[in-house]
This record gives sequence, structure tokens and C-alpha cells, in this order.
Amino acid sequence: MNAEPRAIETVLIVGTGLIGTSVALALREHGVTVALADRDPAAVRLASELGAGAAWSQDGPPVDLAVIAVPPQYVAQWLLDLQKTGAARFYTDVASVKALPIAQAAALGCDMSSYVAGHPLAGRERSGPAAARADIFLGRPWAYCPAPESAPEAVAAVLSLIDLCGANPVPVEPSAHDEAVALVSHAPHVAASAVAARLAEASETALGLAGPGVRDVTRVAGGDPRLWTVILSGNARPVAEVLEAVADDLHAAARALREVAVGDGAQAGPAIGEVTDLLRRGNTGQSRIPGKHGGPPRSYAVVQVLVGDRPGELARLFQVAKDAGVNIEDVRLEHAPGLPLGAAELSVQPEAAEALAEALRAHGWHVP
Ligand SMILES: NC(=O)C1=CN([C@@H]2O[C@H](COP(=O)(O)OP(=O)(O)OC[C@H]3O[C@@H](n4cnc5c(N)ncnc54)[C@H](O)[C@@H]3O)[C@@H](O)[C@H]2O)C=CC1
Ligand SMILES: O=C(O)C(=O)Cc1ccc(O)cc1
Repeated sequence: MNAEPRAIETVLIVGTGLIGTSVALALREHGVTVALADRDPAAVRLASELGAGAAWSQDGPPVDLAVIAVPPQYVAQWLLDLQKTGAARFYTDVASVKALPIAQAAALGCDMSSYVAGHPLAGRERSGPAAARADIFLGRPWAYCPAPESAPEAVAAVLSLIDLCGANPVPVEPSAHDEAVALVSHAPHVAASAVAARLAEASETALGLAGPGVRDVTRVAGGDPRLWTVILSGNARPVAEVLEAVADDLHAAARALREVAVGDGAQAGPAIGEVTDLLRRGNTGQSRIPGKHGGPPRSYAVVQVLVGDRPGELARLFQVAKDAGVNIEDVRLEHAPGLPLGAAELSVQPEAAEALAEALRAHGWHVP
């Protein structure tokens, strides 16, 4: 399908939580008129106060595009209800699973020519409109599923939405989408939860020693368990297959380490080789994850700088980087437990690292 992005001027967002409100905020930045609906009136009010648009009036003229941003199990029913009243010319959704809502929509008798399913691969581990941000889709993949029966104008409207949100459109077949996200999103979520669950009864000593590694590995485990239960049940077989493979690797590593533990640690023997092999395969897999804006993986240089826990410290730090002409690609903050300071880790292009370190030192920052 060679549909070009096409302007959409009016959009209805159903479900003004994290994703719906983030889409609305991104569209508002481009002057799109946005109507908001949610079963929770407080969510509409908050989204509206945040500048995401105005409460939807069902009597208004049809909008160009309705974006259904509710949990996956409600997508098909909303599509049917909206189509019955002619609420929009075209329809899409953002649910994290694709085959099931599409099959449910077809089974309910929805008009499949005006609906093109979608899924932005961007989000946060927080829910609700208060966590929404206009920029979460920038440079991120946005899967969409054109079907043989999709009207080219419907595909164009969805491409326009993706374009206005600053994301990269990725056309994909629904079942291929579900297999892919089982590997890159859904199984990792369960694995993160399994690691984080070990911390539920961790001692204060252990928690006080937590560093960036455990934070990275468990970040997504902060997600909403009810939403994730629906996502995982909607993609059960593909996720189970990935988890079984991960569990095999974990069992093998645990068995090998048991063998090492009963032997002499210094003379680990052949068993440890299995663990080394897993670590090496991990290096390979990790290095294949594309960079921030897609494309080949990029390695950034990391400049560490100590920052005091005072208002405005980070703003000052970013100003120094800006004045030095250095673009900060990513930033991570590590708080030292019990101390009024922390370390900021600034990821920059390798060729800019020295200039940034010098500029920071010249302004009195401690760069180790
Ligand atoms: N959380 C994330 O990072 C991502 C989530 N998604 C998908 O986006 C969709 C929304 O998720 P979030 O925004 O994270 O959730 P959320 O919990 O922040 O927002 C969902 C909103 O939908 C409303 N809602 C629930 N059932 C409804 C119904 N039957 N009718 C009308 N409104 C209803 C809720 O009141 C809430 O305001 C889900 O389908 C999810 O799979 C997609 C990409 C990322
Ligand atoms: O927080 C992250 O890094 C995510 O990857 C969030 C996310 C959650 C659910 C999705 O369907 C897509 C993306």
C-alpha cells in the first residue's frame, strides 16, 4: 500500500489515560482539534486541564479519525459503537496486542475498511493522564496493520496520525506483530516482574546496595498489573514460548552454578562454561537492539558528573552542555543512599564527551 501521510484536522480520543492523552497532547501541538472521551469523567477532566482537548460531544459532526486508547478487551466494542453512530470517518486503536482485537472486531461485524489497527511501541510504566507527555512517541516505532480490505484513505489517516506524533510507521501483519512484541515487550515485562518480585522481601541492606543494573532490569515491572494481565492473556501462546526459552536458560545457569557451588569455586570446571555462553549470547542479543531513533545500535560515551540535591542543579548542568554545543542523548540519575548528592550519567556522542567533561569542570562540576 503506497498511501502518503495526509492531514487530519479533527480527532476523537477514546480512553484519556497515559497513551490516549499523550497522543492528544502531540496532536494539539500541531493544531489538531481533539475531542476526549473516557468512561471515567475525572480522566477526561484532567486530560482537558492538561491541554489535551475538550470533552467529546456525541452530537458533533464526525471527526476525521477516532483513536481508541482503552485496554485491549474493550477495543472492538468501542469500534462497533462508534461506527454505529458514524462518530468518525476512520478508526484506529493503540492496543498492545493486535490479532485478538482485530478478530473480535470482525466477529462483531465492524466495518473493517475504515479501521486500521495500530500500536505505538512507546510508553511508560505509569498510567493515567497525569503521566502523559506529548514527546513519548518521538522516533519510536508505531506498528500498524493495513488489511486487504482497508480503504487507502483509512491507511493514510493513520499514517498522518503517526507522522504528527513524530513516530516511525512500521506496517506489520497482526500475528507477526504479536510474535514480535512477545519477544521485545511482553516476555521482557514478565521477566522484569520476576526479578522485581524477588525484591518484595529484600532486606534494607540489599535494597541500599541497589545500583543502576537492577533499576534497568526492573523498570517496566512498575506497570499496571491489571492492564498487563489483559495484554499477556491476549498474546498468551507467543509469550509462553519466549518465557519457556528464557526459563530453560535460567534453569541451565542455576544448575551450572549449583555444580560450581558444591565444587571448589576457584576451580569452576566445565559447568561454568554454560553460564559464560549465556552471558556471551546476552551480549550478542543486547547489541542488536536498535538505537533511540531506530537504525543501527549506537554506542554513546557516558560522562559522569556529581550533582547536589538542590533545586535547579540539572537545569544548570543542561545549560552548560547547551553552551558547549553538546547534545545530551540520554540521562540517568543515580542517588547515593543517605547522601544529599547523586551521580548524573550523561550519554553523548563519543566525539563530544571530552568537550562536555571540560566544560563541566570549568563551571565547577566534579567530573571523575
Ligand atoms: N502503557 C503503555 O506503556 C502502553 C499501552 N498501550 C496500550 O494503550 C492502551 C491504553 O493503555 P494506557 O494508556 O497505558 O492505560 P491507562 O490506564 O493509562 O488508560 C486507560 C484509560 O482507558 C479508560 N477506560 C478503560 N476502560 C474503558 C472503557 N471500556 N471505555 C472507556 N474508557 C475506558 C480508563 O478510564 C483510562 O483512563 C491499552 O490498550 C494498552 O495496551 C500501548 C503502548 C504503550
Ligand atoms: O516503558 C517501556 O520501555 C515500554 O516499552 C512501554 C510499553 C508498554 C507497552 C507497550 O505495548 C509498548 C511499550
